[in-house]
Amino acid sequence: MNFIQQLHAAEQLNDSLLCVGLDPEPAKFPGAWKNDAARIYDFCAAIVDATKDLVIAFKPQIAYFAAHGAESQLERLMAHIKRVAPHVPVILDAKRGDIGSTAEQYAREAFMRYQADAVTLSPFMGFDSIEPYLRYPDKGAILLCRTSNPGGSDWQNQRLADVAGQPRLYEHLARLAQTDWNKNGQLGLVVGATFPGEIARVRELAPTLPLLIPGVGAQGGDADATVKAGWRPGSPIIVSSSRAVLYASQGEDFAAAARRVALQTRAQLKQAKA
Ligand SMILES: O=C(O)c1cc(=O)[nH]c(=O)n1[C@@H]1O[C@H](COP(=O)(O)O)[C@@H](O)[C@H]1O
Repeated sequence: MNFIQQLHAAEQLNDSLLCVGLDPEPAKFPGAWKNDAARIYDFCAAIVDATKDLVIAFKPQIAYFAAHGAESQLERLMAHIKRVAPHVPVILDAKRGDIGSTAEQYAREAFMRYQADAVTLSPFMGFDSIEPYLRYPDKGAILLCRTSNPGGSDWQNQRLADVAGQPRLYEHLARLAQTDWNKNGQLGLVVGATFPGEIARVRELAPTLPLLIPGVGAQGGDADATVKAGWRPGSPIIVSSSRAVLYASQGEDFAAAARRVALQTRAQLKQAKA
């Protein structure tokens, strides 16, 4: 199964559009685990075990592991997810972007070392910085398009005077990702839940691509507006929430609390489809 097929299967099986983002911060761990970076794997594995029947995907953010020298814990976590939730695709959030020869190494890191099913990429350096990832035919490459942060507007909203119709940069990218760049049907786009108007615009320009939509929960994005703007039957959205799920409780009941928030968010997203 390729990444797109995995997404469709997980959406059906778990009846979910929710992705749980795995952004482990030892300072927020419960009880005796607090400030103990050696517990990153244990913390994330507990969250995975508590939510694996509720999600369309998991999304570990590599910086939260690398910052603590915990890459081997990320490797173990990826293997754990494959073991306990083989039906759930894993998106490695790495936001890589570099020239082709270096991109080859990043692609190897994401897909061979970590066994990710998809990776997030910055498209700033153009198509030749994306192409090495597309040589792995079953893997997905999800390009930053209209990001959730306020500063995303600095670049992504600029108009391109030399392209017909003067689209904004993110609109131009959405069109390229749906057409010329999508050689083997592997591309997706990141669009922030904090900008539902832009989600709708991206969906118009990229009607079939999977959209990874972070920004619900801690960043205040509106789950209902997100689904209405981006979800269409057969065109998946992956609505990602990290802190609101991971740190729903900082007590010993953290995994149960994470499950409760995941259940609520999944239900909210499901209701918005109707
Ligand atoms: O690519 C991403 O996942 C991403 C893109 C974006 O536009 N905004 C964004 O917040 N993210 C990531 O999504 C997660 C958001 O976390 P919460 O705000 O805690 O749900 C972080 O890991 C961010 O790095």
